[in-house]
Amino acid sequence: MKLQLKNDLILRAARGEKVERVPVWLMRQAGRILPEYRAVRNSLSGFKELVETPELACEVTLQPVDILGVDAAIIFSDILVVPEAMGVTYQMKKGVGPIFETTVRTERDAESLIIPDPHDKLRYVSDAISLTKKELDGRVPLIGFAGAPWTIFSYIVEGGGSKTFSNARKILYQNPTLAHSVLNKITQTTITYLKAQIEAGADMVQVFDSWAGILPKKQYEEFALPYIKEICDSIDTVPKTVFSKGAYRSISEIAKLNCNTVGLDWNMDRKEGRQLVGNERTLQGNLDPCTLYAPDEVLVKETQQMLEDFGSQRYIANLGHGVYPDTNPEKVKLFIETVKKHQF
Ligand SMILES: Cc1c2[nH]c(c1CCC(=O)O)Cc1[nH]c(c(CCC(=O)O)c1C)Cc1[nH]c(c(CCC(=O)O)c1C)Cc1[nH]c(c(C)c1CCC(=O)O)C2
Repeated sequence: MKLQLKNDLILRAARGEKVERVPVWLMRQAGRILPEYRAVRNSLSGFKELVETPELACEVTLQPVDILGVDAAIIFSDILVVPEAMGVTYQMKKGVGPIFETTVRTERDAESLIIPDPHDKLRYVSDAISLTKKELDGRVPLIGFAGAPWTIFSYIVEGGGSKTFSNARKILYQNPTLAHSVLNKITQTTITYLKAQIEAGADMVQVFDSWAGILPKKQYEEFALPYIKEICDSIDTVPKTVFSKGAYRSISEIAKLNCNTVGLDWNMDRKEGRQLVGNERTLQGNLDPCTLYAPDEVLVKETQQMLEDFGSQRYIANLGHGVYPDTNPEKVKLFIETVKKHQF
């Protein structure tokens, strides 16, 4: 039974329907900034226990809705659950980030990657989504997500985070066939995974291509964009957002994808972004996350400027990337309140 949403602003904005005010949420709003999150997190053995226990994932997903008043929840999980389900396991090290036990750099590594059934290997995510939908009781929509194939590829080739991802980028030059075969496997997994999230109740989905910006335009359009296109073309039941951080040169190509919303980071000029994307897509973004360190007056002024630049329709207010972990939640509340109160 489909429950009626009490607040569906973000879904309407994504579809280009009229909204009475601009919806607002923050990338990485679940976890990272709230003391209530840290309390749950510190009581556990680690990040993975939180991700893999639906009751706990549900609890921290709801926190920003209850405490911050955002117009959408995003399921608490991580983009790295996908490579893990494919057979490349990771550990989340405090203060370091993800570390993979193996890397994917040879044909043999690529062949050993499995395309899992998400109903089996990623069942804990679907369960967390169903439970969260129940607990949300229609208050706001729930966003499902996955990493874009290029970003996942970067992590599993590199074996963790990196400043340059030069091992991942090296393969694009030395063995493009291998790169395509790995990207293809990640794509097939991501499609069934996002479909399982939607089946479980996700009201919209976002694809995070966090490392899009390290590729030259030509490579972005060969190794990243076609796989995002395949994902977008395979999903037609809920609104889709594509956030390719730093892909400035390819924004008009991204806008041609079968998606509803295009995410912009803070370096993208807003007017130019709108011009390149056109009026058939919704824009999401793009306040510099560091604006949340500014004095209140500056934060309010910058937020208001952003709203005026983007306008009241076909727009979802957000930061230009995830909220930084040391951000004061009071500043986040002020940001949200400023969006909600704004009169155009
Ligand atoms: C690149 C990427 C990752 N994960 C993600 C991305 C894409 C978005 C982006 O670019 O920021 C996406 C992500 N990760 C997490 C979410 C949860 C939902 C949300 O609040 O948006 C989402 C959407 C939880 C998390 N994922 C992680 C944490 C912190 C872990 C902890 O509590 O110890 C959280 C709350 C860990 C993580 N996960 C990842 C890294 C590099 C790290 C370590 C550094 C960091 O904290 O961001 C990979």
